[in-house]
Amino acid sequence: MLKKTLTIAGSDTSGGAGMQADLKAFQEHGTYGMVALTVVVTMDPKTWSHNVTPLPTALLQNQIDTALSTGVDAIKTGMLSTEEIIQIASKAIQDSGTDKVVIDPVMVCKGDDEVLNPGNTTAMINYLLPHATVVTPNLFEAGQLAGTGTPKTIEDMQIAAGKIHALGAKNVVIKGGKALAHDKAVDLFFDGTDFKLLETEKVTSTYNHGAGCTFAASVCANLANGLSVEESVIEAKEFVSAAIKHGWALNEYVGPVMHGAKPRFGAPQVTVTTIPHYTKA
Ligand SMILES: Nc1ncnc2c1ncn2[C@@H]1O[C@H](COP(=O)(O)OP(=O)(O)O)[C@@H](O)[C@H]1O
Ligand SMILES: Cc1ncc(COP(=O)(O)O)c(C=O)c1O
Ligand SMILES: [Mg+2]
Repeated sequence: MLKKTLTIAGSDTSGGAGMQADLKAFQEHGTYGMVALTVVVTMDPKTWSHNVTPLPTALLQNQIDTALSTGVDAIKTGMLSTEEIIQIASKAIQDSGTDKVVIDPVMVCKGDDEVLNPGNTTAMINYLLPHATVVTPNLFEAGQLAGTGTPKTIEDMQIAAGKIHALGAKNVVIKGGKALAHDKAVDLFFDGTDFKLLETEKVTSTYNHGAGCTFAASVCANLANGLSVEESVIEAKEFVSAAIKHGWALNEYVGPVMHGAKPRFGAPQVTVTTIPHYTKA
């Protein structure tokens, strides 16, 4: 039987990120995807500035009730725009009974510096991190959750990962991605014991819209399919690297990743290296 994956996330009407990316990644990984929609993001056709409209929370709850009644194998969260929505997502995770939970703590959209709602960081820490099998912040989000400010080096990432793990997330992946000043695209994986660097070639393309969602949804689908956490994260890194490599211009404003690139064109090699614990006094 197909494994059932649920994303509690926003709609990116332009199709690259949000629940659209999640469903595409779920499908490519052979899972049966379901959605509980939190917000709808639309873009001004003339400027592409984003507008985020939350759905009524009663409607979100109805969607969650519908999906959970089918018995979901794994859950991912994406854009959750208010504290109330974060609390609803937290309860959904607990009600689901699954221990395969990927929290993508979306705070910003690429190219848009606006933090969705700064008060949400505290709510994510209190209500989501304790239930996370894996949490997948980008550099900015990791700095916000850890309270360290945005990491600039791998050592900074280790410190932030340690703090986020201490907040209750069982596994932490901090995505260095394009933002980290490094010649490779480096992510740091921390399972509470070992720090591992996951590296791929860095793609120079700017067509990376939806990379984070695609990565987290792939981890979720892999967990649902029975892979270990580490296997899930490594495959997701392969999957998203291929998707970025084949990113393309949707219009003059946005370049989404090609979600299904890996099965069609193959994926860049991921190198995994265990690194020593950081021992700054
Ligand atoms: N230019 C790039 N080349 C290769 N991999 C990248 C590049 N940019 C991001 N990635 C990878 O894509 C994934 C998503 O990271 P990132 O784009 O930082 O997340 P977000 O979309 O949440 O900001 C990570 O595995 C990251 O390392
Ligand atoms: C609904 C929604 N979720 C999540 C994101 C974050 O996308 P990314 O995968 O690029 O981090 C966006 C960005 O536009 C979005 O619109
Ligand atoms: Mg993201």
